[in-house]
Amino acid sequence: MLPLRTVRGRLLLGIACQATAALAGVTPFIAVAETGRALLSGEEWLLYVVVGIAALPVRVISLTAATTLTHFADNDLQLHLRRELARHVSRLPLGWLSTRGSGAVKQAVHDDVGALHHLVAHALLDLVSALVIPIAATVYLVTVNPLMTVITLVPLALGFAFRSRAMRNVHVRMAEYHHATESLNTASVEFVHGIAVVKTFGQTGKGHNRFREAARTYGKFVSDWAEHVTPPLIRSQIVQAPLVALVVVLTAGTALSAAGLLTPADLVPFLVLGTGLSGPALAIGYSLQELRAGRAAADRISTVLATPALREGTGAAPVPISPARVEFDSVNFGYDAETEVLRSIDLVLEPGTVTALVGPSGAGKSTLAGLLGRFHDVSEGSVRINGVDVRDIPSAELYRRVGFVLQDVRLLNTTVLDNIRLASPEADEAAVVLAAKAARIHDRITALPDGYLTVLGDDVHLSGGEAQRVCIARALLADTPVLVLDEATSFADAESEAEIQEAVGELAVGRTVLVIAHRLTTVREADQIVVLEDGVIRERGTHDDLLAADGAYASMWTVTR
Ligand SMILES: Nc1ncnc2c1ncn2[C@@H]1O[C@H](COP(=O)(O)OP(=O)(O)OP(=O)(O)O)[C@@H](O)[C@H]1O
Repeated sequence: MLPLRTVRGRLLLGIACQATAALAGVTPFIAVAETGRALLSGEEWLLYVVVGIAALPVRVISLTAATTLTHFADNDLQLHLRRELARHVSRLPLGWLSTRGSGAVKQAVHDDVGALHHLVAHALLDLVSALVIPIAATVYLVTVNPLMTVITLVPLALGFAFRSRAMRNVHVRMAEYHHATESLNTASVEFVHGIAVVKTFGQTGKGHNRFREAARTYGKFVSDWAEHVTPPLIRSQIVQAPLVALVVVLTAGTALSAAGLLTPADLVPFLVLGTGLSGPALAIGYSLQELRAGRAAADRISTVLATPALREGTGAAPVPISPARVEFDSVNFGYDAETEVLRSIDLVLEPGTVTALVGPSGAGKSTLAGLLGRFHDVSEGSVRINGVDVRDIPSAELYRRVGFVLQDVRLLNTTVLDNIRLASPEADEAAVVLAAKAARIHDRITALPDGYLTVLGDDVHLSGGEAQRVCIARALLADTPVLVLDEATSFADAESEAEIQEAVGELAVGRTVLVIAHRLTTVREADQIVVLEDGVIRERGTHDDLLAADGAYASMWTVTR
């Protein structure tokens, strides 16, 4: 387990202390048993009492040391992992983050690192105790009387046999359980989301059916499993009960004594220790379960840490900021080795021009535009700004040159002011207001309860179109010479659409713009239109050129009109 390596030394020391504590925990019981044997055989017993009492502080000290060591190790591990994950995730391609979503990052950085706490600080130590205590007790009992030890262990062995029968095919069952739970979750969410629609159309019965079916499947699975698991588990609990152990020890002990195979004095250790073996032995199962959960969390963290990071540009070749000329040179790209999403893309965006990318859904428009901001790196070829490969430009420098206004608008849970100056935190309020005015959002902001200082997200929500204009204001303020614009596919209303178009017009002035156009009506004025189909450029030219060519663009245009 990769993440545990950093604290291995302290963990091993903690395990050694816990083993000492476990031995010191068994010692008083052995001392009591030995005192009993000595008293019955008329031998010296004081030493056993002294050893039994001396074991107590040893146990307290080593237990404290073990817990302290593992908690310190856990603390350092969590800090180390969280720093490492934060550092690594910040170097991962933006595309990885948007595909995996913040959920996966939160799972690794928060939940999985938290789950390791249990593994590092507790589960390992619990397992050590669960193993050392019964082993030490058994070794001692063997020295007293091997035959009687075997008989004492019979109920324990039977219990494990029943338990392993109950757990047979547990992996298959767990997979079925997850499947049934997932279906139930999905059906519940659909059911709740669909209530309004279902009711509107008077189809209440139908809407319930899927949910009812999922609940029935889940219920049947749980009762089948319980039916299969419960009898062997109950049998195992019965045979491992301390009372059963006591009966076995007394009966076997009496029989062996009568047969001359066990002295009455030697029965004492079995009465003291033999009846308490099942508790710690049962804990082994629980500890192993905890270890498995911790291991799964560690594996997920390792997977995130093993995701290849983007190579950070060295900045060896300085890139003049403006004007910016962008070149896609023989670019090939695939999200995986099997499928190529973009092939042989050669494209130049001249400074101060607008290039519109059009094409059917899935043609690769967003992928191509994303390469400019290193959402992913090209598989072959290069993307250059003013002659310098984007992979050689340090990311902070790159994002001073390339700005994005994407469809998937993300506003932070902070003030409107800070949202607008996200990319340029040093900007003063006057500059922010200027950008907001140009983005046609100033009036809406001043109408908010605290104007520019209104915190977005809790009680105040902007409409999709308004949020988009806040992003345009942000891009205006960032003032990057290159801009990637993912045109919104849907607008709340015609007024909002007109305002967004005006704001975009302001934004495009003097910049090198690449616009992912979803509606042809908005690309007419573009300096260059690029038709992408199936990852290759089919046509390019101005609106008039392409209409005259009477190809794919011309037929798309005819369909739209
Ligand atoms: N993160 C990803 N991982 C794997 N495949 C992806 C990923 N993103 C997109 N694809 C695939 O790459 C191809 C191009 O997708 P892309 O989103 O670039 O097309 P698009 O032209 O922008 O489509 P749309 O107009 O619907 O947004 C599609 O086949 C898509 O399924």
